[in-house]
Amino acid sequence: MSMSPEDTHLETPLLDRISSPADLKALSDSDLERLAHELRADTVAAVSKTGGHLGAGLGVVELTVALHAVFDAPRDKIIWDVSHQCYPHKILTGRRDRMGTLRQKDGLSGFTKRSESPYDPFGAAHSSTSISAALGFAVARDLGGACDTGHGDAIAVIGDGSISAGMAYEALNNAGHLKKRLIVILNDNEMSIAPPTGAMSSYLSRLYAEAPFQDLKAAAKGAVSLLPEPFREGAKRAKEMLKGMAVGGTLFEELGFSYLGPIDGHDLDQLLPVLRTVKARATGPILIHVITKKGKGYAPAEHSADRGHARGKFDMVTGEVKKAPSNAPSYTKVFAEALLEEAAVDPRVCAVTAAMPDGTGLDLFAERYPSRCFDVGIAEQHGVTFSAGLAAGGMRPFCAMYSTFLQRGYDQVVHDVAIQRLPVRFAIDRAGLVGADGATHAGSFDVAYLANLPGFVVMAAADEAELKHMVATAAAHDAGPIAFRYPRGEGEGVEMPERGEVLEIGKGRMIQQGSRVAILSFGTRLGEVLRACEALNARGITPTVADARFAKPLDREMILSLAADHEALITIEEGAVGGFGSHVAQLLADEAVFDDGLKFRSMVLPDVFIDQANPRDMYDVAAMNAEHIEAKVLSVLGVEVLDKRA
Ligand SMILES: Cc1ncc(C[n+]2csc(CCOP(=O)(O)OP(=O)(O)O)c2C)c(N)n1
Ligand SMILES: CC(=O)[C@@H](O)[C@H](O)COP(=O)(O)O
Ligand SMILES: [Mg+2]
Repeated sequence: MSMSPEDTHLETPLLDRISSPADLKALSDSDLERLAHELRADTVAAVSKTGGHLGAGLGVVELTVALHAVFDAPRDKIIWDVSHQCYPHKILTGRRDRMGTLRQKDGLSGFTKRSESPYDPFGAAHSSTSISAALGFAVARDLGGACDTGHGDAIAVIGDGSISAGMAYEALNNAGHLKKRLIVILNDNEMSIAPPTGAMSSYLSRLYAEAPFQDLKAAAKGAVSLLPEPFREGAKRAKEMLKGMAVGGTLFEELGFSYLGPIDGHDLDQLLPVLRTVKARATGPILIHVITKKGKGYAPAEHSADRGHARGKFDMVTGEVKKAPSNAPSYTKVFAEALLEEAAVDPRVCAVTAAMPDGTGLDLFAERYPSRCFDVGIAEQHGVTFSAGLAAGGMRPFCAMYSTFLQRGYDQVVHDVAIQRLPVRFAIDRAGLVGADGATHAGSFDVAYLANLPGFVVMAAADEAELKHMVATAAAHDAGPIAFRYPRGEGEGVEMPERGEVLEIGKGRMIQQGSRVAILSFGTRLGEVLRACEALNARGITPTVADARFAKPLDREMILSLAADHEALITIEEGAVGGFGSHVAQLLADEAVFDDGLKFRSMVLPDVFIDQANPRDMYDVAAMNAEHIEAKVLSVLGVEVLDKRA
């Protein structure tokens, strides 16, 4: 199906009757097929208005219908891996009327979220957690654990990209051993965000490559008719047929799972009987291998290189994204281009991404220097240690990851990189609050979790020119690990230097000289600080402003002189407590500066997970915009307080 202009005004008579999955039980199989058609159109319509993850949801429309028709959520726990594909599920589980609020302030989350609905038994947004969580539910069920929604089946739906992560194998390994009744659905669309890389992806393809799809479909249909008694004689044959014929024992079977498939995940004639049979007969762990197409049924998504992974608001008929014009390059692009410049003059510069080539800008690097660019798949832990190995082997690796995903590789950062003082360059994108993806994707913790590691250098760019300097600084730094962070979105529009300059390690820069109060900024809050200063100027207050550049090592000299020359010092950073401000406080305490009465304040993200909104609104919640900085200055100086939150 492609979306035609008529489809954009699609009537949804069946979907209009669905207020919960229980309503699906009354529908015939052919009605379910029509429902899937309506659900697909409804999903496209919803995302066109809000923006969000499109392609993955479109690929699981039939699977979502089939799961809710056959199983009994919320008693049965359907756990969507990553959960970027959960929009059709949200529509069928009583949230259709709120789809217009998706990913917005006070609206529906773009992911599954336990606090949002009893039909979301487990929250996700980082990948590869579903099998572990489902196994936990299965074991809790068998041990008699109490659960508000009762205990039924535990079903993990995991994509071929997400099953490339080590954690998924840890879970399969454990599940195969425990032998609990557990259902894993492998949604194989031969896509991650980019085309998948890696031997596992090739292996999955081989599971069905030998059987031409038409034959396979026919065979599966024939086999399904035999399925009512699958674990007796005749049904054993059906299972064999469903196994992809000539392939033989699969990896999953070796791990203790029964393997069913591959089946066509867009064909309800295959999905429904297979799921019904599994529900009726399964005893131990079962993996159902489902083949789908990312972006299915919506031509602009199906035909795009990322199969419509995520989109801003778009025109439903053309698929054209409505984009506001911008005056500055994105930080990601500045990083990517600066890295190309370093790679052009140094063949040791190489780059590592964990399944985010476009998101990190490394797609440019892969194009220009394919032999020096590595997409390791969703495998942050491996990506970090692989980078450590590259560094140990004499290369200059840039390990480019989003702050939130680097969390997954933390032990590797400590054990493989920091302890061995290996010069891995960490390019940390999406630092700070990111907006519509919400708390799961916020880059809140990296400064805290890196700056406490001996020998690490930790930088934050205040603007895009600074980012360029930091790329050059990182490239030149062979003494140990070094990280630089920068946010999602566009830069400040500052003038760009011709070449990145190598910064002196541990030296900040003065921005403006003032009196009474000094504001020491780390990262891109600097723009807000300067806006606050304009408002303060009107009140006759001129703060001193400095850009720290480094959270580690600190510019001790600059900080101690700011402390000595002002009655108050305020730090600000786009990170949680325990980061830059905490290190400054530690220095001031150690140097007995507080003994002399310095007033010190540290502006950090509050001790809560901030829900999705646009970044500005999120920083309002965090009380870290210009007006909050202004209020903080006034309060520390004992002038009238404008905002209670300061
Ligand atoms: C740990 C982690 N790393 C990276 C990502 C970014 N990410 C989100 S979806 C996705 C691709 C997932 O591919 P797959 O599981 O095959 O799902 P599909 O989109 O193909 O349905 C990636 C890399 C993530 N969410 N979590
Ligand atoms: C689901 C997921 O983890 C990614 O798709 C993420 O939403 C991408 O975010 P960016 O738009 O910041 O690349
Ligand atoms: Mg996939």
